[in-house]
Amino acid sequence: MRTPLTTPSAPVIVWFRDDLRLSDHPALHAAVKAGAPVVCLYVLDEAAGRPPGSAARWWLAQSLRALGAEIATRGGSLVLRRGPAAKVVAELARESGARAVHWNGIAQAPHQAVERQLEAALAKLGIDSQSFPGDLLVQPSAIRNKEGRGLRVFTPFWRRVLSLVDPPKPLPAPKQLRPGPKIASDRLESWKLEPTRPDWAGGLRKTWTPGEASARTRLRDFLKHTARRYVGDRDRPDREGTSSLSPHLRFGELSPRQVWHAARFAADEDPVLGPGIEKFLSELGWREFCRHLLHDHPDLGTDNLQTSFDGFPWKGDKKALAAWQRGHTGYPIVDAGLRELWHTGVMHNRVRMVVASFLVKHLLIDWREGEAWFWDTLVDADAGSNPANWQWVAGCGADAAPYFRVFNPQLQGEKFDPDGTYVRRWVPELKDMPTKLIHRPWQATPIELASAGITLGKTYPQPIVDHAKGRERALAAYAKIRRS
Ligand SMILES: Cc1cc2nc3c(=O)[nH]c(=O)nc-3n(C[C@H](O)[C@H](O)[C@H](O)COP(=O)(O)OP(=O)(O)OC[C@H]3O[C@@H](n4cnc5c(N)ncnc54)[C@H](O)[C@@H]3O)c2cc1C
Repeated sequence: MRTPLTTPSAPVIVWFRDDLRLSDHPALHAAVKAGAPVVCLYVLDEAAGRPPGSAARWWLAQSLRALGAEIATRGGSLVLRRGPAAKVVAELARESGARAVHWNGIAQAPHQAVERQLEAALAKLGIDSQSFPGDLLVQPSAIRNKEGRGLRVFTPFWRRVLSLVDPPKPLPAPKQLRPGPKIASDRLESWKLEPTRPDWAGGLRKTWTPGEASARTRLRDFLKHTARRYVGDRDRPDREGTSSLSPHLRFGELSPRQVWHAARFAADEDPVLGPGIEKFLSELGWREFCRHLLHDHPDLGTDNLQTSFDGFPWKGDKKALAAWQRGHTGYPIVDAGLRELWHTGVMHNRVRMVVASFLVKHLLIDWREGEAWFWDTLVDADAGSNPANWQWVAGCGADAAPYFRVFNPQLQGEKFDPDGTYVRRWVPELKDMPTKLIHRPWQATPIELASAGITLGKTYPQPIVDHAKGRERALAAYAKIRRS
């Protein structure tokens, strides 16, 4: 056992995780308040929790760069290390003679296991450890039913969140960081988070600027310009009707309580924003709901929440899966969504629901296949929201859409992309199609197709499954598990 160092020069290590920001960072705030030199540390630990997919790795690299630059402007530096986090953090604490290690908790079983290991390792070294709440509006322990379990229906869940007091006010970013001892850091490039050969990240670079500063700008712009139209536009993939904050929230470049307070403040200042803000906050509530579900069901990404689905007769159709992944299904709204995803690392929420429904219902492909594809290609891929939403669409999740509700992709397109603007943007081979046919090119006459420059089956695919037949097949499969 080592005697703890309590000299004024003994630093506090702030272990950054899914909270790549300086403002409203309780662990950092407390370290700075203690007047200690601060060592800012990020550990790439791919064994703790689900390893990020390719698009999220790209985001992580940009976000760490942005964080490092913000820390540097305040006189500090960001130390990068790789390996099992509990071991790496404890070793660094010993090496640097740290008096304490601070972090913001992540309410997910594998991360909590690492936190417990670290606490034990630090205790052995006589080094203090402090965990702060950070990634949720309300801790899961605060929302339990009579049996002590989490809620599985969104509306009562959200009512309970709203009935609790407002989350604490966000904390300011430190103006200055007292630098800690000089500590060797990995080079970010050595982690190979970004693609090189081939470099497929051009579309991501064009679409996004990761980092806290950009997250704050997006939030401000959303509240100023978009929130007033949110109720009417949020389901329209052809419009910029939502906040695009999801990857920033995923990496903690903004905390949910910063979003909460900024949104509430905006609505107080301008009551016209009220309905839009309430709806927007309830979407933030879905993020919270999904994370609480993951807390209570660590196997959310692999196991059906409703076990009646365990015997579901999924089809392992590799060819159909590949057509779906590449956006070659012959259904324009589905193809547009999957191509938007490939190019930008996100997909509009309405279209996520349509493509997910198409995969699990029309193609009878296991939701886990779609979830895995999203996990690899989404910059906002989230261990709670992704599987929870897939299970919701498939009908096997919490508060799930009933399995018998099968989206008709043509009607969804006509309703939510009425002029075909979204489809024309992402499926350029259909750009000259008349609007009335853009969501159903298979019904166009040979003359209409020829004048739009389309040869079905060559320049654009025929539908890989007929909607009515696909629907019937899905309902028959559903009937099987209901019978059993
Ligand atoms: C099959 C499927 C998979 C999904 N996977 C993810 C995922 O991996 N990560 C992710 O963040 N979202 C996921 N979503 C939810 C949703 O599509 C995105 O959060 C939303 O499109 C992000 O856009 P936005 O930031 O403009 O949202 P806004 O409409 O501006 O909403 C504000 C915030 O609320 C949260 N939010 C909104 N809708 C949902 C929702 N249904 N579930 C959970 N949180 C929500 C997000 O954090 C979002 O940034 C998924 C939805 C579906 C149907």
